[in-house]
Amino acid sequence: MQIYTSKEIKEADANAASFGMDTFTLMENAGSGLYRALAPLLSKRDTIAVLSGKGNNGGDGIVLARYLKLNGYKADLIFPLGPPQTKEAAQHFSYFQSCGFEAAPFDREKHYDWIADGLLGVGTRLPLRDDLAEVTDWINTRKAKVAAIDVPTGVAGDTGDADPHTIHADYTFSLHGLKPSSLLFPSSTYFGETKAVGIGLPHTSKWKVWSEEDVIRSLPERSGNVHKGTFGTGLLVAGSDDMPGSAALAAIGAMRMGIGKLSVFTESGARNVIATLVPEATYLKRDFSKRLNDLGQKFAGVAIGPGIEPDEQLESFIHGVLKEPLPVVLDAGALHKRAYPKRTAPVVLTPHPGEFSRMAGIPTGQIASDRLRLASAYAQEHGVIVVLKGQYTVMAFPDGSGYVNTTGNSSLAKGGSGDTLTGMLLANICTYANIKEAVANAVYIHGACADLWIRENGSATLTAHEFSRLLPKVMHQLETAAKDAGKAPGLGNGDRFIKR
Ligand SMILES: NC(=O)C1=CN([C@@H]2O[C@H](COP(=O)(O)OP(=O)(O)OC[C@H]3O[C@@H](n4cnc5c(N)ncnc54)[C@H](O)[C@@H]3O)[C@@H](O)[C@H]2O)[C@H](O)CC1
Ligand SMILES: [K+]
Repeated sequence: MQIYTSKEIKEADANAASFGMDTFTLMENAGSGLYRALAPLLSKRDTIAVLSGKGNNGGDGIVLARYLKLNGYKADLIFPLGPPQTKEAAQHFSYFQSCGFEAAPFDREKHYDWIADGLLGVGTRLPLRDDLAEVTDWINTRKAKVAAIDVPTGVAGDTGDADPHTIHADYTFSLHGLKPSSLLFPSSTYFGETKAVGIGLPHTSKWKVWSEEDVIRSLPERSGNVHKGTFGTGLLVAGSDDMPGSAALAAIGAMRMGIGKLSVFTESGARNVIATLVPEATYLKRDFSKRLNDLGQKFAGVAIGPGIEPDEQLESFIHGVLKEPLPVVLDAGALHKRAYPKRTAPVVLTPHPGEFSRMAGIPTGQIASDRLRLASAYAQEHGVIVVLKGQYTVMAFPDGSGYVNTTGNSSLAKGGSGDTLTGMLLANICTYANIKEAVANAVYIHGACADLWIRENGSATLTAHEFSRLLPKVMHQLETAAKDAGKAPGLGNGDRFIKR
């Protein structure tokens, strides 16, 4: 599913209008699309209130109400704030009346099985005015199922801000594509299951949700005449005498994800721990004062950071590595405020919000509600790939494009899960030809492992070394689905609904 800011939606509308596809027509498409998306959830016995505001979001509601009534549903079109004020919404209301229908009064005592929220869309300016907040409060105290049009009233389109009176939707049908607020916090908690509804415009967005179908389509071919050299040798710079486990977890992630060979550059005290858990890896005794030469010839990729305390030696080692022509993943102790040299091989940074705050000099409190824009700005400014971790991990690329991941759950909020992801990323940058797919698949599959875990286990109980047995299962399902192309394995979130 594509993601659009309000500015991009306006541009798409203006472009369509310049070819005669005007707002009236788009509103018609929106309403008929909404009807087709909503009807399968309804029964003919259900009573439905379509609450329309004065703007074009309300206009979409008017068209939806017409389709519901034309198809024999018991729908009331209600204007709790007064009649439509935009030209197109008013025209659609006239047409609604010309079909022999009338608006119904706003009766607070009447019971409805469903409420469609067409009060405000992406034209929202927060906070909600009192008369509107009174209506959203009324909706939130009903037993009815709530389907929001475009966004639940009370959130804006582009940021995670939400008014305290925001509608708690069960479903949201977003027009043309998802809005950033459906993937930001706290706004996303109001959307319910979310789906994009097409309105006849071509897709032009640089941002999308990375889906199961995308993973299946982009899994690298592993059959035929292959050997361990085919899948690259990775260098993992991780772990220390005090934190040997981080290197072990990253090494497990890399090996299970499919790297050909792995060398771990670590302190000698960590080496014994790792060797018992990952006997397949080889070891290099760590000495940051020595420059590792010809990294680009010896390795297909390098990951630096899990289980290492940042210091000057590490920093100058990283500077040396960044001069080498190979893809680099930087995590944990390797994440720092620094400038990145111009290079052709990609740099992948994997901060959680606290690390991103330090790297980018942005207060942590501002990150949750604006992570797509902030990660994208950093990626473009520094020429790096930013994997901003958390629920709905954001992957921002230097060309301004990006993906949002919807797999994963709270079981990942535990020490060690980031180390595993770094190892998985290392494997993928060594084995994929396309860096965006390498990053997105590692993030997706990491989350899918956690989703598999909570199907059978308590969400608090996941420990990162379990990835050792979760990854083979998830990979098996994906590979089977890839062979049987078109058949989704049902691991995480497909393209149909973002489930919450
Ligand atoms: N390409 C598309 O996706 C299309 C989407 N459509 C729908 O149009 C709305 C956006 O419509 P717009 O008229 O610009 O804005 P709204 O309807 O969201 O609201 C404007 C309306 O609300 C008032 N208002 C704003 N903030 C507040 C507030 N805090 N309290 C009270 N009132 C407020 C404002 O003054 C206006 O009167 C989009 O979401 C889609 O649903 C088009 O139908 C077709 C193209
Ligand atoms: K709405």
